[in-house]
Amino acid sequence: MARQRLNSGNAAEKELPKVKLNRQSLHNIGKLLSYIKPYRAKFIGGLIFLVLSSLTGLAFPGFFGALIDASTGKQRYGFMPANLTTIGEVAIAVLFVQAFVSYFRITWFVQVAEKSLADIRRDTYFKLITLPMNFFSNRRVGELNSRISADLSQIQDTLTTTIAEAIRQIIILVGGIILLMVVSIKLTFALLIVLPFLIATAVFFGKFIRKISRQAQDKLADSNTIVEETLQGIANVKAFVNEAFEAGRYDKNLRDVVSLAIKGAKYRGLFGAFIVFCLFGTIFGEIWYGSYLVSIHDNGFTFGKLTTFIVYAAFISAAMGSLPDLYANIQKAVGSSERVLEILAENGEDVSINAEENVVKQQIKGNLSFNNVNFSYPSRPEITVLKDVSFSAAAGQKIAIVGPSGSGKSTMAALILQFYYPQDGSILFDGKPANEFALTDIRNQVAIVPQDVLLFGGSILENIAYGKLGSSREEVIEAAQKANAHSFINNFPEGYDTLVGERGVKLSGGQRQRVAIARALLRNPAILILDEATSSLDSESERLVQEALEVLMKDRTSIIIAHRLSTIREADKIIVLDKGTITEAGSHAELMHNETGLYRYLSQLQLEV
Ligand SMILES: Nc1ncnc2c1ncn2[C@@H]1O[C@H](COP(=O)(O)OP(=O)(O)OP(=O)(O)O)[C@@H](O)[C@H]1O
Repeated sequence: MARQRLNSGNAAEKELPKVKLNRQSLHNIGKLLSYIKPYRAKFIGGLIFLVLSSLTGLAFPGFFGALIDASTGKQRYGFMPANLTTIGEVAIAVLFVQAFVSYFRITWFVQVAEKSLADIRRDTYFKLITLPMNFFSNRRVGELNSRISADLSQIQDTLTTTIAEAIRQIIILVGGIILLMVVSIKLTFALLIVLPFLIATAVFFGKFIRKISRQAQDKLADSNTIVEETLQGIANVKAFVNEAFEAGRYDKNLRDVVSLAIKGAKYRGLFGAFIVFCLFGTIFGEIWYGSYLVSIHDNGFTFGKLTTFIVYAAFISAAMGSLPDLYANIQKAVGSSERVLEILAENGEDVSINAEENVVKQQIKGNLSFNNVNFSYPSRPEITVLKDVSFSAAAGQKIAIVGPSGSGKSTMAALILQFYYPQDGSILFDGKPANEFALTDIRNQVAIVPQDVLLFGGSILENIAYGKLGSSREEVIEAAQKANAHSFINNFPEGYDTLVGERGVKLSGGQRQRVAIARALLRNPAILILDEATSSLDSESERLVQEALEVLMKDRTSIIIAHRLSTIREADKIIVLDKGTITEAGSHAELMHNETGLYRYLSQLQLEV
């Protein structure tokens, strides 16, 4: 069911788009329904119970009529004596059966929906994290995340309630109309001519009102964004003395919210008046005409019959009224299924969901070479980011890559990690093309210490152990000692169990880097990529980080993306990248000899700072 929260100010609760139901979309939803297969026995049981509970529900208006007629000594149905006790007993027995089947239908449907949804969520999540990087660079991750969770919730709602509700209402509608005809054909026709028209108007009106309240909600969300933005950037607001401007912006937005809400209220009032006059008027008209029929004694239309008729009429109106909403929900679920299926159909990377299958099968010693690599990001094929890049690093060498911002240094790291593949040329590990290795073999033996180290919400211990899952506490501590991180970690009251991230301590840039170095040490990679932090650390932190890096780089091939040239003087080779082309390569001394070279120019610039 659509859960509308009025004026919650939450823009994320946007309505999901609806999709036309056609053969293709039903075929798609069929594919997703295959997730129900393992639980089909319960699903079918639930469906049978659903039909049973709907049919037993239809018996009650009949009981009401029979009871009322029995109270005046008339027998309503041939098979049921005009005896209040007997009718009461039968009704209670039916009620018991209905309660029993309702319990099982609800619990079984929820069980099937929850279990199959968990399977869909699991598959979608796994597919998502194994999708190639290109998928993510084309999409905003936050948007993707909220979209998928909204889509999955919609499918869940549909599986748990909408389908069952739609089936129930259809049974009530069809069964109710048949039973109404049995009671009085005349009254039924009168009702069926007026009711659909009234309900269609009510549904249309309701939709229109919802649209207005959604607009008001969006506007309110906009004003919340203003508050959020200004509070986050409060220093800017104050520094530019823009308080009055922001207050004006907020005030204008609020006024829009109020005028939209008032517009909505007017239509809601009209809607209420319409319901009171037309819908209740129709019901009253039916009762009026029915009472007239009862008053003519010789036509057999009893007071009991009239009661039965009224309750069936109420059932039918409720069923008719709920069907458009249910249909819209199913349309939304079909749209959601299509989007989820789209993700499930994407080609993931060759990584297994079983950790055991991802163990290293082929060792890499650490020789790395780029042969005439040309590369453009798939999302921007018109721009060649790397042009004819060739270099080689023997196992254990330190290679530094320097160059202006945007020259393609991080792109080279991404290519080594096989996040993307060159369009031309090749990348070789130990002389063999990358595609001769399993993807996981390469990533397992290449580690990266990035510029911005991302720590997860867990403990420091867990964060370091992320480098090699399953490592012992001793191994983690040993790695932290080598990474110059042990003493600062021990200074926290909870030591290695200190939580980092939102609810724990915030680590400084230098501390985070050392945690990342410990993580990389634990991994013990053959090839190491260091993306040097651009933000300068204070000299003590820098010394600690630098020392830790020296330990980490020992005896392995290291590719250092350098921003501060002072740290890479000792590198075996320095590659200078400019606009995606290697313009110079050599040792520090060799490059400094090239008086017109970019390296010498950049070094001198940094010395002057
Ligand atoms: N995911 C991406 N999709 C499309 N283009 C990208 C992507 N990532 C980077 N680029 C582009 O590729 C070029 C090289 O970027 P890269 O990040 O490799 O440069 P860099 O030398 O590492 O820069 P910096 O020193 O600022 O980190 C830039 O023009 C950048 O805009």
